[in-house]
Amino acid sequence: MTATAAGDLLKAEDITVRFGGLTALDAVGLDVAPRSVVGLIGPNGAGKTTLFNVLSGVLRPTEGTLTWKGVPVPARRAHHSARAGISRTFQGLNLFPQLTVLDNVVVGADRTARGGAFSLLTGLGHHHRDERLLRERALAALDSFGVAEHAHRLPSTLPYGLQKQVALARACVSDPELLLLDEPASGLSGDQVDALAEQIHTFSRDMAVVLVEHHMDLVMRVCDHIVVLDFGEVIATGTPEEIRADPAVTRAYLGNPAGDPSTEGPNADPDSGNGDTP
Ligand SMILES: Nc1ncnc2c1ncn2[C@@H]1O[C@H](COP(=O)(O)OP(=O)(O)OP(=O)(O)O)[C@@H](O)[C@H]1O
Repeated sequence: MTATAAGDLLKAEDITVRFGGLTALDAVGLDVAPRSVVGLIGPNGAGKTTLFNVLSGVLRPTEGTLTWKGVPVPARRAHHSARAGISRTFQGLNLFPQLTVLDNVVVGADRTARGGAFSLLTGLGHHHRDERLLRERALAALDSFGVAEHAHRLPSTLPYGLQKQVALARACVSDPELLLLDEPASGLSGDQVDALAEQIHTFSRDMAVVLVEHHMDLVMRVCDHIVVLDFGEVIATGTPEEIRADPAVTRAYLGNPAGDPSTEGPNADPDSGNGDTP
């Protein structure tokens, strides 16, 4: 099942992923329109992370095609997604612990640099002008996420909420057209989730956003469109209102009531892992 829209930025068609005998995704489709916010939800083991990894180019599907702005992405080149305008965050943040906050963001900015972050960080390059621009750009990104004052600290010295802002700055510094957010609300307090909702609204003025998220309140607040997976298949697509009212979705979450999308309450207890366990 796919939700079609004219002029999609990213289109995934008939994506099947098999891990040995296990079919993690079975002919899944997903369309992302420019400047839309698409939520990917489903019970544990539904295939969300697998689809996210296919969309971000780190996992090659067994079958199916990805199309970026109408052009099929060759499977072997999917990992060049950042250069194609796709950026992502990670569930575990994946900040480099030995690099300063600024250098972490410089790494994300390398899409726009001729010399690249590698040459900057290793000193092996000689594009001094690029290096300066890269650092200015990274600093501006940190500033827009409210963490510029921490530019020269190591990420581990910052509270978790600020580390998340650094990770967002790194993902956004390359001005992506599509931002993939992997459980951005996990570990955040209620106030921080409210701020994140505002940020996602702001992102969607300039870029499309796909988020995998167990925090139903956030999903329902920020998404234009939601895709629900269960056992590797798309069981529902629609607006938040449609998804809330869909009996197939409620059935999929039965036995998993804390993650039921028909409930309004936030669902992001950082101590309960991904937050949707009963
Ligand atoms: N590398 C792998 N090798 C084998 N099986 C895998 C692998 N990755 C995922 N799976 C299986 O594929 C299915 C889908 O997993 P996936 O992690 O995509 O689900 P999910 O919806 O993200 O779950 P969760 O909400 O718990 O993170 C599960 O049955 C999982 O055990």
